[in-house]
Amino acid sequence: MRRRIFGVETEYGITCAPHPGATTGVTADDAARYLFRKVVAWGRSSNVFLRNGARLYLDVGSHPEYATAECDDVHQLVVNDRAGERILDEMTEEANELLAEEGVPGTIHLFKNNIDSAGNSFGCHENYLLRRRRDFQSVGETLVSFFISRQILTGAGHIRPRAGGGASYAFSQRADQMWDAMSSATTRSRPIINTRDEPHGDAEKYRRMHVIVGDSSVAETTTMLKVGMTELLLGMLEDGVKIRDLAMAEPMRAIRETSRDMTATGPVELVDGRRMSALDMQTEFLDRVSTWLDDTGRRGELGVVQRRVLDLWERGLTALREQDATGVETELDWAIKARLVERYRAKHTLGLDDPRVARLALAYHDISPARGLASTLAARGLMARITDDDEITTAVTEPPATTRARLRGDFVAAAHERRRDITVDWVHLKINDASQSTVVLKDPFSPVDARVDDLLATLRA
Ligand SMILES: Nc1ncnc2c1ncn2[C@@H]1O[C@H](COP(=O)(O)OP(=O)(O)OP(=O)(O)O)[C@@H](O)[C@H]1O
Ligand SMILES: [Mg+2]
Repeated sequence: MRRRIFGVETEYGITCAPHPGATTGVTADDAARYLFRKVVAWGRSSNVFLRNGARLYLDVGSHPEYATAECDDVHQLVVNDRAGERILDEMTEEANELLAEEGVPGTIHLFKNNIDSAGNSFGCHENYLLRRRRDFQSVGETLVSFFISRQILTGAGHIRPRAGGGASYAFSQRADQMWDAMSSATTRSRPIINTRDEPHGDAEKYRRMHVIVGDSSVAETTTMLKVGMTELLLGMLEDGVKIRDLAMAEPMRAIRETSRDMTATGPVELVDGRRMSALDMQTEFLDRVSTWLDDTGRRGELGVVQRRVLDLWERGLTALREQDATGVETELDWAIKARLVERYRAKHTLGLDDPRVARLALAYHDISPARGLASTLAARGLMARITDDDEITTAVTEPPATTRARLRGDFVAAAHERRRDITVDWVHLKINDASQSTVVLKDPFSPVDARVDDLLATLRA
């Protein structure tokens, strides 16, 4: 398979919970400022690039955001995404120490989810490098159908309040928050695919597809599947396989109905007048990818993780078809969380809309190994992992070695060591001195560049 560049941006939810019997008066905005105090001290900004090549910043609306460096391998991406959690968790611990020092009776929590208690939504965006072509619009319709139906596998699970009281379990936190299929605006219309043309690379050759629709994933295997199945589909489409018959007639209606239908078998109307369920649609996508892999002899080229992606894709669909999640209950977020919630409810005889159940579901997304549930679930064998802690520790300070991130990471590290003032973004590396030396990195695939060697020599001189 051709190499592809991808990266994931995660916006985190933040709150400062008062200690029992206390009130803190620490708003989410204040909490975010505590969180970023150290970053601002060394980076002189709340928008920085790190020595592992990632971007860490505080956007408007006080949602800390971490954008992984460019990866070219799904396993590497999962490791880098987890490294982001680790970095933010360490920042949270430091911020909580600050609160304690200042006598503020509260604890800051960071959540890897997509909706807060006030109903505000925040995102987890996927970025995929595409080779530029004229007919993106026609591929776009197919991709929209893929992303809408994908939630039955990669949704984070959502306890959805019902209008007249009570609650029901849905696949996705994000589905109700999307307003458009494809558009160039992110916040105003919140499209599934953002078409703003910002390739972060050679614009003649590349396009960056910015996918807004996914839920944030807690389980590593869910992140793996989400990005891995998309990588395989894009590989097939770029190889020239055409899919014209799966375009949805009303994507925005379909995304909501699909999220709420845990049987995954409800009919979705297609442009050509047929009706098809999300389950059948995903089965169709998987079949076509499998056929393409066999017809082109590419199956033999797949790595271990890509094979695991295909296997989990298949098992996820089987679980839905048989309405028995046992086969994926440690791998797919919606199933892991449903099991957790159901056991708790049975033990304490609680309704799905009980606030204690809501707290438990929220703790699933708390990134703290101490306060969140993910690390406990993993330790008990209730949540699968594909990385080990040492890999994550390395990725906290080391950039991916196979992409442009390597150049950026080395540059940032050298500048920190020498306390030099620099300006960095995805494509630019600049030294802020009389020389104003700047290098433009238009090739996201390349981890080597003689011009950057010169910049590093200048920094270290
Ligand atoms: N050429 C590329 N192709 C695909 N992904 C890329 C490319 N260059 C960078 N990326 C990835 O795209 C993401 C960009 O994150 P960033 O938050 O800066 O996104 P943005 O959408 O441009 O900005 P904003 O969030 O401010 O709207 C990162 O995860 C990065 O690894
Ligand atoms: Mg971003």
